[in-house]
Amino acid sequence: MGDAAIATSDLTKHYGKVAALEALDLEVTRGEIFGFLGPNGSGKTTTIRLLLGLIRPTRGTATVLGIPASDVAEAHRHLGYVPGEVALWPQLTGHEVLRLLGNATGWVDTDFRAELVERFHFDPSARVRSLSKGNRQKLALVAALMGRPDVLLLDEPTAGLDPLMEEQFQIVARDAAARGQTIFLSSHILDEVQDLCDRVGILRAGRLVEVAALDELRRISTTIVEAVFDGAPPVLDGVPGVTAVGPMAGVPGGIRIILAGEPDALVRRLAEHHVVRLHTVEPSLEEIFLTYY
Ligand SMILES: Nc1ncnc2c1ncn2[C@@H]1O[C@H](COP(=O)(O)OP(=O)(O)OP(=O)(O)O)[C@@H](O)[C@H]1O
Repeated sequence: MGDAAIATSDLTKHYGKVAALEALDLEVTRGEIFGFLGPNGSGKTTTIRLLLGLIRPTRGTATVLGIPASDVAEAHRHLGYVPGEVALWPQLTGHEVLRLLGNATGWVDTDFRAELVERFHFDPSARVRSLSKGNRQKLALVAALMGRPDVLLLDEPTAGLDPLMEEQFQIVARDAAARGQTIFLSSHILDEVQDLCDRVGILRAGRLVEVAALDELRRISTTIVEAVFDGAPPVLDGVPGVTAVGPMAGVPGGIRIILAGEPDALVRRLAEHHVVRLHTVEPSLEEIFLTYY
């Protein structure tokens, strides 16, 4: 059955004339945190729903731990899921929802469930209908995580969470991956993916345009280096990797350098002068992402 936690081959979903997903070939390794990035309408939710067996593909196949996604009863024994739109029984309390979903999936680590409720500052006594979007999201996260499933399919899981809760999510996600659980995380919040994922796939209009390790993405992209000198800045003509140099507005002796690839040659050159301040700005995934569009 191989090492793949998730594997798709030619996975395609058409809605009439709309190609929501076109010929997706993807493999996600066990224990990996995989970021699935794309703008609205690019096919992220469609992919997750195909993996869950909630919809049938027009063509192609999807497996979870080697189990066909269409074998829902078997595949879901290994799956946890946070939908993009959390819809739960409005009249039940958080407690009741967790108990119900726990019974449905079988095994629940109750200590871990309590820990999650605590971590996310979730009040399980409130009724679902009274919960804010963020609190419904927390409930869905606790429900998905509490059984420690082998594979977690999370559709924009931190939408509606404040930054502190997002941080808690990152801690929990890293823990899960360290235990060997696999996380498939769709997002258009690029920063979240940047901190968390090993690899990312970039989806555009239903097609996967790139799969890359984050390191790799950074390597092919540019870095901005700002340096301030005691005296006149050096001339950087011909330094390998330097693609542009300009003054830093309002900072005497300051220059802004656009660097592609390794900084080694530039650093050596700068070190021949008296550097009083040095600042590098890594491109955000958003900037990298935009270069694909
Ligand atoms: N049930 C459906 N019937 C018709 N078209 C659909 C259906 N579900 C999705 N689509 C279309 O398929 C495309 C992909 O939608 P999908 O929801 O997968 O995108 P997404 O990347 O998850 O977007 P978002 O970030 O907005 O959730 C869109 O053009 C959407 O309008």
